[in-house]
Amino acid sequence: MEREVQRVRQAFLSGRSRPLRFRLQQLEALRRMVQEREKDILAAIAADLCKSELNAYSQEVITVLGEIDFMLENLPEWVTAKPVKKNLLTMMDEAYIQPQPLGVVLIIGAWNYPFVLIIQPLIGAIAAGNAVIIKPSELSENTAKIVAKLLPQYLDQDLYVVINGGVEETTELLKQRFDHIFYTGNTAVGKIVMEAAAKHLTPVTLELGGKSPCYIDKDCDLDIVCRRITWGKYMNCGQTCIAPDYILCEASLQSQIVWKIKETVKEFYGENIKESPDYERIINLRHFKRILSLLEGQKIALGGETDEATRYIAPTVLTDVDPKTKVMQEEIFGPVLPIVPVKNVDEAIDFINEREKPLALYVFSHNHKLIKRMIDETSSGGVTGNDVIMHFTLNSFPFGGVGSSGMGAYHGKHSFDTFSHQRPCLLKSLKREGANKLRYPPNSQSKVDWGKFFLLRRFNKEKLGLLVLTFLGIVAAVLVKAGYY
Ligand SMILES: NC(=O)C1=CN([C@@H]2O[C@H](COP(=O)(O)OP(=O)(O)OC[C@H]3O[C@@H](n4cnc5c(N)ncnc54)[C@H](O)[C@@H]3O)[C@@H](O)[C@H]2O)C=CC1
Ligand SMILES: CCCCCCCCCCCCC/C=C/C(=O)O
Repeated sequence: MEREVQRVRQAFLSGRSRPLRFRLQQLEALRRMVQEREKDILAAIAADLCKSELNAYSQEVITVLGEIDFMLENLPEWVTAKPVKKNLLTMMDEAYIQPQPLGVVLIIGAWNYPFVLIIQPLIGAIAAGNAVIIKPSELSENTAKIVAKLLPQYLDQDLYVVINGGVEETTELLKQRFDHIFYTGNTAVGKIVMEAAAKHLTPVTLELGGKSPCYIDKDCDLDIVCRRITWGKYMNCGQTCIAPDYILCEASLQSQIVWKIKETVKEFYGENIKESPDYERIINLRHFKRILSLLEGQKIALGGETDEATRYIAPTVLTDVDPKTKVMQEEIFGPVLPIVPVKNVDEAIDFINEREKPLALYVFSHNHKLIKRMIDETSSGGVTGNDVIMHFTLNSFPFGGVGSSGMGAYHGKHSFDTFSHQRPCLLKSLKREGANKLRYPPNSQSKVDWGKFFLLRRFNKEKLGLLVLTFLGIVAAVLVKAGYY
């Protein structure tokens, strides 16, 4: 492991990942890989999650292709140094921020969207000029294998390396020194990752999970609301980090919601859900049993049918759920949707704020003010009003959690920034020493007064202010040089 990381570091130190042309060329090669090997990639995702290839394409491949195109379009602008505002003491100098690659980045992916969750951060890391080690989830082994096979055929083999393995290999990998670790997965392992990173003072991005609430106001169109929630909740069999985890609403709405979700389930998946190409399965037996245990003692208003042999769990809705029960204590990550009755929006806000900060929050209402109030008075990684999941698709948004749902963010420019160091560069001349005397010992009250004037004084009209300051700077420099201070 150590040698492998060393090899990648040597490749980074060669400097070849840095030029813009190289980054663009690698991103284009990655796009070619996705396009040319689409069938293999889709087959692997489909095998891992019993997912139709059409769904694998729309949920994972579209996002990846969109992200690559967005990077190719914008990268030339992002990599350029940005001049910054100067003060009088640096007026004649060159001051700019130069984004620079961090070095060797480790990306650890989760199994639930096994392709996009490693390739999307990889795109950002390449765009920012880094070398990368990718550790796909061992639970989605088909995708892990295909990624390990394909990447070296298209990308620089020493700069971008896939290491496959389970807990043992990841533990070993985490002992190595990286310049950034980007982890997607559960919160418990997130803590392990952060602890390992701390040993080397390595910064981390943690894309974690949590219970994402969904508040339904009585002033809304329940048909549309339930259709959108049904889509986001049962997509990928509920194994989506930003899936609505539970519903908060007034008790009187429950029966209508159940009825409308039932109708929508029929519309989406047909009479025989097991036969539907659009309905996935639980990733493994451990998760299957974990989800079943969440149903114990609950009022099942819809679904509840299961089949261990195929790890099938029907789209399920629970009503009158007691917040103290197990289903409300952990992230469900399966097709089970509890409804917790609340009296009104105030109680819903308190309910959300009494718990860990979620990765996503969803609010449904015709009342725009109510949605705004929810946004103002709660905290979550992201929010969508009157829909679910869709904020993930907007690459102008930073995607990430807050508090226990994660730290840091990515997608689009936010990925580029996550994997870059914003380096402040100040380039002075060895001439004009007279002006510098103001800050050299011996100090004096008049030097401090001039310093205060130049550094603290604000002028409203920017250009005019700058001209005045420049003039005063020259006067000060002349005076200092002539020995008046
Ligand atoms: N915020 C986000 O973007 C996303 C968050 N998630 C969250 O991820 C969770 C589901 O994923 P998991 O079941 O955690 O996926 P997982 O079991 O695939 O684990 C994630 C990664 O952690 C590694 N890992 C597991 N145990 C480890 C250990 N003891 N030491 C070091 N590394 C270890 C695995 O090898 C894997 O690469 C959910 O909580 C979900 O909400 C999932 C997708 C997206
Ligand atoms: C045919 C129309 C396609 C519409 C695209 C809908 C976008 C689906 C986004 C799926 C989310 C995938 C990654 C999420 C990861 C996670 O949250 O766990």
